Amino acid sequence: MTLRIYNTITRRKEDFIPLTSGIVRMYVCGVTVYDYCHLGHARAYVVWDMVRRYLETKYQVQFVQNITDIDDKILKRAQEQNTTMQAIAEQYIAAYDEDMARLNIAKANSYPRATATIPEIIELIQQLIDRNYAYVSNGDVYYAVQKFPTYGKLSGRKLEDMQAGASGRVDDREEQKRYPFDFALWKSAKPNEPFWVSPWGDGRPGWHIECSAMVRSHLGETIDIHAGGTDLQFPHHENEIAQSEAAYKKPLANYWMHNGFVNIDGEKMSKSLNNFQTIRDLLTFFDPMAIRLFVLQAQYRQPIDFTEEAINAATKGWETIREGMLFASDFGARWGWQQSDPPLRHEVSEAIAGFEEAMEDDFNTSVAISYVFELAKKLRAERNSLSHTGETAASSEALFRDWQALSYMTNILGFIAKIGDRAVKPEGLSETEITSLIQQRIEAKKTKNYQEGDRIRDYLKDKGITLIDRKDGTTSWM
Ligand SMILES: Nc1ncnc2c1ncn2[C@@H]1O[C@H](COP(=O)(O)OP(=O)(O)OP(=O)(O)O)[C@@H](O)[C@H]1O
Ligand SMILES: [Zn+2]
Repeated sequence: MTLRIYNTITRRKEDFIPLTSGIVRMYVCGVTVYDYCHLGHARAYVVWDMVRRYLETKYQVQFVQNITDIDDKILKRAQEQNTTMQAIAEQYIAAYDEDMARLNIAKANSYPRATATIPEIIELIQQLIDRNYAYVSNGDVYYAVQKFPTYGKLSGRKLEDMQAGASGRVDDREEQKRYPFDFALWKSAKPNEPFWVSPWGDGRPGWHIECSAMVRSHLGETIDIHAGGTDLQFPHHENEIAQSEAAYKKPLANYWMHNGFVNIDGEKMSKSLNNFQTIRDLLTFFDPMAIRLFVLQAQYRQPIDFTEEAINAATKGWETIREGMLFASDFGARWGWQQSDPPLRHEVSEAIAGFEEAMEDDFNTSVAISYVFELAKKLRAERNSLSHTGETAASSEALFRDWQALSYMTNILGFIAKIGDRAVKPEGLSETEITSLIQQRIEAKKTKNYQEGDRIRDYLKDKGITLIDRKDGTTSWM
């Protein structure tokens, strides 16, 4: 079997052949750290984690994911909260690490930060100026997109068409540019903003250049896989290609992969639309592995609609998988199973063959998970039969093989089952939990996230708790 990957740049599935035999160099665009991550971010990073885990069954994977810790949005948040850009970045990097650990997302080999890559960024910009792809304008530096003949090759956009559709588009640096679609590589410092010294004056890097510089310094001039959300195809990845390929005269990446969105009411879940559910809020209500299953039930390029019913269904599904995964710890001792055995591929069973075939087809987890369910349900039936009759239908050897096959697959999908998790189902909520949920609802309403506010209210109602919003803005409960 050969792994086939849908490559955005060629718009078709292709056999995956790494540049260096046995090694995969993979770069994923990371978050801009100015707020908590939402379910859309969870999807992106769960998906790339799954891709990496599957690749690791065949290759050594070098996985790099950047952190954008300098950006207009971070500066704005720092000003609003009367603190520094660095303090905001540190706060949300810590929150990111915490959220992703709960979702069992493995750590990248490195997380380069934009602010720690300034010398490499300056060097790359200088190279682009020297080669006549970039120009200095009043302390800023811009990339001249018309100089790069294949600009638009990733997203399929043509400059002529973009121009026709872009009348009236202006930003505060527009006059500095020679051409409207030129983009900033370096931005001159405004008063009270953090800055770095450069040959073009004090300033800071634009967003796109950081990834070009980091890919090169951490993985090389051409890498195997470059990944991110669909919204990054244009302009972010298009601009990365223009920068890196103009400087190094080599393809930036051989395979471009993009994950579909989590939508809510047909729109992308995003901070700017205020329709988001933060990961940490969701985790007050749902098991992290149910969120993981919710994400992986869809093939990674397809959109997913967020609804509470869908997450509830994933919660039920996860319970089935978890019980299957815990079969060995519950019953294995009676047959002398060594649970400490690593989840091996063991012998190729029909289930594993089906699972792998689906994964080789552009990581079709939607189909792959059906094999996980098949085994989990089989083990559940045996569990029932054990508790009713003390006997199983299959032999202990056959059950062990099924359990190992299930472990092999769930390991690739990044599921973990802990015995203790079953106990996390309190019948009632404690007063502290209620107060904390009320506080979360107040915060949600403050940011006009009424949907989230209503959800918390409904959740409490389900638990028999009614909220009373008082005129003075406080909320009591009964
Ligand atoms: N709703 C979503 N569904 C899937 N992926 C998403 C979604 N929102 C953001 N992403 C992805 O998460 C990654 C990190 O994005 P980034 O930090 O730039 O978020 P953002 O675009 O600022 O978030 P927002 O869209 O909420 O403002 C990107 O690869 C982006 O494509
Ligand atoms: Zn990037």
